[in-house]
Amino acid sequence: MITVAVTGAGGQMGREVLEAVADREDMAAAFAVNRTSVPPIAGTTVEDEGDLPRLLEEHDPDVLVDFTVPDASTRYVEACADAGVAAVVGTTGFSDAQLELLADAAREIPLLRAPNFSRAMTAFRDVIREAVAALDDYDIELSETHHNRKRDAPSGTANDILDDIEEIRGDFDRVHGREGDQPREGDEVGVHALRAGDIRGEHELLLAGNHEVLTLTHRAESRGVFAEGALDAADWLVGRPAGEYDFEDTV
Ligand SMILES: NC(=O)C1=CN([C@@H]2O[C@H](COP(=O)(O)OP(=O)(O)OC[C@H]3O[C@@H](n4cnc5c(N)ncnc54)[C@H](OP(=O)(O)O)[C@@H]3O)[C@@H](O)[C@H]2O)C=CC1
Ligand SMILES: O=C(O)C1=N[C@H](C(=O)O)C[C@H](O)C1
Repeated sequence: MITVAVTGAGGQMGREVLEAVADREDMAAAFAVNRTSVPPIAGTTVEDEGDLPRLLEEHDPDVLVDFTVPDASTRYVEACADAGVAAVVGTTGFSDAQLELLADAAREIPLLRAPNFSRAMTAFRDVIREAVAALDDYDIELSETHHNRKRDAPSGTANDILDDIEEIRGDFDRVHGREGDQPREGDEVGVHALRAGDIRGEHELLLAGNHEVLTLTHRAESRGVFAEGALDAADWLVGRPAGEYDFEDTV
């Protein structure tokens, strides 16, 4: 039985993770914490996030799963490093300085961080890499659409897709939206972030050239997709040596 600690338990993803843990026979919730007080979720009492170091020591969970905000995630992962507990992080929007702190922590514990735990996302990124390599002179635009409460833009997934494209095409300008007299330049990728309603997460890459258009789209239809992927990643991570891993390592 894998015991799972959940941070950000009162958030949209934290709730999904606790519900997904309750649905799995191979996992049990060790404890859950949140910044503000919330009632029990999926039968687990939610404790104060300030108690995390003590709770890690007392319960010694196999793994902690975190979907919160970069500041909090960094603190939580540092607490995991102190306690020797593996961590799976789905939070997006980290600064370079925060990523360095996470890398430091990963010298002590196995740490798996990914901006998108949907199972089809790995295949989607493979298809994108193939299309971008094959259509090397086509214009590219990337758009992502999320719910109206999302804080970071562009999404973590969009940033990873842009990095994938850069590995194939070399350096280009990332043009975030367009306004006024701003025709497209050759070496650029337009990046567009849409926020509306409760859209779970859509990413679309458009390639155009030679009088034709190719669009590739991934659409997550439920947050459960991300929660289940994060728990599959947690299952894979437990028992691994210290180091930084990503979701693609698990497939
Ligand atoms: N990797 C993936 O597959 C996915 C990643 N994400 C990412 O996960 C993250 C969370 O998303 P989501 O659940 O939708 O967000 P929510 O806003 O619903 O939840 C955020 C959580 O973080 C907590 N929080 C906010 N600020 C602080 C703080 N300063 N200190 C401590 N805790 C804090 C909130 O606590 P409180 O309740 O007290 O406000 C809440 O528990 C985002 O970065 C998002 O991009 C989302 C979906 C999938
Ligand atoms: O905030 C969200 O909701 C999501 N964020 C992730 C990201 O920033 O890439 C992944 C997913 O699309 C949902």
